[in-house]
Amino acid sequence: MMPTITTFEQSPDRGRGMARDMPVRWALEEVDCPYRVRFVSFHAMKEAPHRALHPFGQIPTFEEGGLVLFESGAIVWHIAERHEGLLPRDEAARARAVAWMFAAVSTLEPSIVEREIATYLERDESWYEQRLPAVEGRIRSRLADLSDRLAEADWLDGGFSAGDLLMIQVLRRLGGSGLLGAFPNLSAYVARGEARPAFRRAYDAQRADYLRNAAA
Ligand SMILES: N[C@@H](CCC(=O)N[C@@H](CSCc1ccc([N+](=O)[O-])cc1)C(=O)NCC(=O)O)C(=O)O
Repeated sequence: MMPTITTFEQSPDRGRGMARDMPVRWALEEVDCPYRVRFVSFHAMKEAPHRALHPFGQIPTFEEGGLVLFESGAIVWHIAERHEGLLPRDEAARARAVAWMFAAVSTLEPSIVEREIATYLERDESWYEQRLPAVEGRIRSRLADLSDRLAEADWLDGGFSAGDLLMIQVLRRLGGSGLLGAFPNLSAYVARGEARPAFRRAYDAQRADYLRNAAA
């Protein structure tokens, strides 16, 4: 059964693979699972039919048979549990890889999203200039700890896993911020992930969708 994911009809990331359908597409490509895409407009995302799939009126969602999932991290985990290639078979290594999945979305991502909200929505606030350094300081602290742990390894814990996939997608959101440049091993880590054939297929697919919908 081929799964169906939902994503933006017109992604605000303009095809740069920053929205959270990207990690789901990447995971599906890593396990060679073909999938369908259903596009939803900003308006339709908030209407009852989509909210029946996603209680917060967002993307992505994942439908397969009678199963409906939301939360990109949970969707990636579901894919990784049912296909080889994203989680180690060894029980302890598998548990550590899942810990890195949670670290990506709940230890690294929040301060990065906080900076996005500040720079996209709070730039005109009187306190913006004063607050941004504190926000970026929290990101730098997490990046320093991650850089120390990764050191010169290719991936966070042995082979490439869903933990790396989610972590690299989170770090990609810092593109253009200048924050990652202070940690050359993290920049190389992101580039290593982006060089993976599965990443390229996922990236090219989401970009082709964006360009086709923008031209329609
Ligand atoms: N925790 C949830 C968060 C889902 C979420 O934030 N979805 C966003 C899109 S991905 C977040 C995102 C959006 C845009 C960019 N960008 O670069 O333009 C990057 C990331 C959404 O539907 N937003 C519409 C809404 O909330 O009304 C998950 O991981 O699935």
